[in-house]
Amino acid sequence: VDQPLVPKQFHLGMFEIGRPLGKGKFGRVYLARERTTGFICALKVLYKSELQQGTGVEKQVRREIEIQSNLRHPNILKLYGHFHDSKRIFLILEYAGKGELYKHLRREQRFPEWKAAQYIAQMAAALRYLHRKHVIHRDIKPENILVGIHGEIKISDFGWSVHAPNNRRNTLCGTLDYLPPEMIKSGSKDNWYNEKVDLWSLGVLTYEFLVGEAPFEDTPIMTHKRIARADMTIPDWVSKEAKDLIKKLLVLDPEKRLPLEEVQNHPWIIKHCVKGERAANREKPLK
Ligand SMILES: Cc1nn(C)cc1-c1nc2c(-c3cnn(Cc4cccc(C(=O)N5CCN(C)CC5)c4)c3)c(Cl)cnc2[nH]1
Repeated sequence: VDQPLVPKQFHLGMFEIGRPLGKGKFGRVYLARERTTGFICALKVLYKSELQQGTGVEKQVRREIEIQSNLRHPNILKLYGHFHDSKRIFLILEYAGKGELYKHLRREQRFPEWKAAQYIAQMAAALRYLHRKHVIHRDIKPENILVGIHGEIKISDFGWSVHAPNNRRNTLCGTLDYLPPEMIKSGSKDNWYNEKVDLWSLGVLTYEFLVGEAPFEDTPIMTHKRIARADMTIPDWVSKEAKDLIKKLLVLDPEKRLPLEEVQNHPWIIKHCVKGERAANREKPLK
């Protein structure tokens, strides 16, 4: 059974709290073990005082709980349950054995093509699952991806998903790098409710995995301009297949972006799927 934490009512006394795993804008995460079952999880602690500063974060947390607890996919971080006390909200999250992807990316500078392709294939599978359930993530970036013990990636942080951020201020306080043109242009916001926004971010992610920096990285003003024109250059040393995929995702017109099914069948992805990886390592001959 992959839902070992079954009881509906959780409370802090059920957990032994371990080392801090990390902290974000709105909370800290600790390694935790459920006392009776020994089940290891990550406990995210949010202080109600910090959330109640009217920045709409409380709604985001409610949305994160409502959405993520109904999702079950190997490339999406599970939210097993939540509870609160007088001062704090606790999210019981799946423990990702290899931590935050962006730290791996910074340490390795950039990923080899086979690893980037495997990650993008997993992202495409997770996004297809989300879009089939009418969930749009809207905040795909390395900081929101964790790595499981077997090296598989897990999308986390659903604070921005489904309904577009209802006030641009929140959106713009994060990095602009991943925002699609339709979300940085003023004017009609109905495109914000279109799942194609995640396709653009998938293109930005592919570029950053391979190059080590985002395609439109610049001063905020210039980033804004460059996104609006899809103005980026892909270094020559990036393979032509990878270039082709990036160019088919970073398309201004949301309707013209490569659909996820075609991302999964793209030659660059096929070439580096599990069979390809062995070939790439030239060790074990294909059976
Ligand atoms: C570290 C580590 N090393 N090893 C070997 C394993 C880990 C590990 N960490 C986690 C974590 C974890 C920890 N911190 N973080 C970062 C963090 C912590 C708290 C809040 C945030 C946050 O506010 N976010 C919102 C903004 N977006 C960009 C970002 C999200 C963000 C996640 C989780 Cl949730 C699950 N499993 C883990 N495993």
